[in-house]
Amino acid sequence: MNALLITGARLLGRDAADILVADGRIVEVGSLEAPQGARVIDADGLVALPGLVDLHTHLREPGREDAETIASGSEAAAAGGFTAVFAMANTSPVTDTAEAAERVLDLGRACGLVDVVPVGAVTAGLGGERLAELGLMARSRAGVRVFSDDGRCVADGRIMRRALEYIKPFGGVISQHAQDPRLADSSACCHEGEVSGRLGLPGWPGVAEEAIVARDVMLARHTGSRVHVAHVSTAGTVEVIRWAKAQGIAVTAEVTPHHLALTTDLLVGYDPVYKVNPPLRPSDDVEALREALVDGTIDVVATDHAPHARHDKEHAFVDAAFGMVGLETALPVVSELLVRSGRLDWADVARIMSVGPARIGGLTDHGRPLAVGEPANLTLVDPDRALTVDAAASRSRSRNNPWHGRTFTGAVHTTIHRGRVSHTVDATTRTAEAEYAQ
Ligand SMILES: NC(=O)N[C@@H](CC(=O)O)C(=O)O
Ligand SMILES: [Zn+2]
Ligand SMILES: [Zn+2]
Repeated sequence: MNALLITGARLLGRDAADILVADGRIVEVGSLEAPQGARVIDADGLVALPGLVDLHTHLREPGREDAETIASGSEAAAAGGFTAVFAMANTSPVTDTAEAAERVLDLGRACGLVDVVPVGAVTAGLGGERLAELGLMARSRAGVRVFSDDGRCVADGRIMRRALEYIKPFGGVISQHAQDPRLADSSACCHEGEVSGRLGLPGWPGVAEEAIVARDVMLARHTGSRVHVAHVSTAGTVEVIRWAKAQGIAVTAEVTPHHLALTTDLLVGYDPVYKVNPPLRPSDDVEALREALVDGTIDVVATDHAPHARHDKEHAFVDAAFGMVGLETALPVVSELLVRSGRLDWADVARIMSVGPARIGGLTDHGRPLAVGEPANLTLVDPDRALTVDAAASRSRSRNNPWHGRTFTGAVHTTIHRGRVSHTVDATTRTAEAEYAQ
């Protein structure tokens, strides 16, 4: 029997227990004996969470395999505790057809470390003018439910309205990169304020995000369809979302670990590792984002893992690519910033990093309780392990890591994807895993 026994894990809402996994499912939870031939993972002191789900990942394949591949990104995801990642559509070619979406799905399955769930583009070629094959992507084997032109904003209100109407019957959602291109064009790279003035960098005002979010929640109300706000970065956006939710509008939102932890002042050294879209904001915005995550106005944490090759990133600040990697550090940042400070507990982490993103993205095999009969997608977290980030040791192909050299307490110990160990820091388990895979 292909069995795996996890012993003594801390489960949410109950005492420590053993979890028996076989044939991809949880078959027993309680005080258990290891069946003959079963692999055993000692999870004493570890917290068992439902496998993490990332609603916002850039895997770069096809087209930019120098920065990341579905294989390298899957390894980084598994190391970060993820069992499913939504792969953004801004690849080359763009994921704007059923065939393109199925290809991403199949490449993910061939790696088999994490469910790679394709996001479909809203408009053909991310051009912003003509709707992509939304229905065909939804009805394809990939079963696309999340649509986004991420990297670009769906700026035309009429296109946004049509897209929302189109995806409503099959329960889709539009994830919006909220950036009014007239208020913040593609050169805008620093929060507009005192720092951008001092550094002489083109400003990206918060209102460029807030104005689009305000429009989109009204379009969601008008159409009765679902909008999701990608990488929320300002206090003003939080206010709009809070208001919209109070009206019963179907809006959800995500925040990235970097917008929860890093501020505009980091740009003073002009280090392009801190160049990201939307830009890092002042501490008042950062605190508003933390509060919004704690009170549920912001539903989930998503990484916006955005790998870039050195030849695109290591330039003068204004010329460098936007984006930073984040799959391997998301859980440690959340642990350090929000759990150790007492603002969230591990049940909240399950909600914001697994249950919430699975629900928003329409996944039924993830974000489930760790109970008998459920798919065995789970993450064992060591709440006391200190992790010092080394960009060079990343599984990602890219090195644009803003956390290099920082130490976080709380790290992923083992990731189990569909009943198999997709990552572990435990050397004995790792040997067993090699045999287990045979
Ligand atoms: N976040 C970024 O700075 N960059 C993303 C695009 C995006 O998420 O808007 C990328 O694709 O590199
Ligand atoms: Zn974006
Ligand atoms: Zn993105």
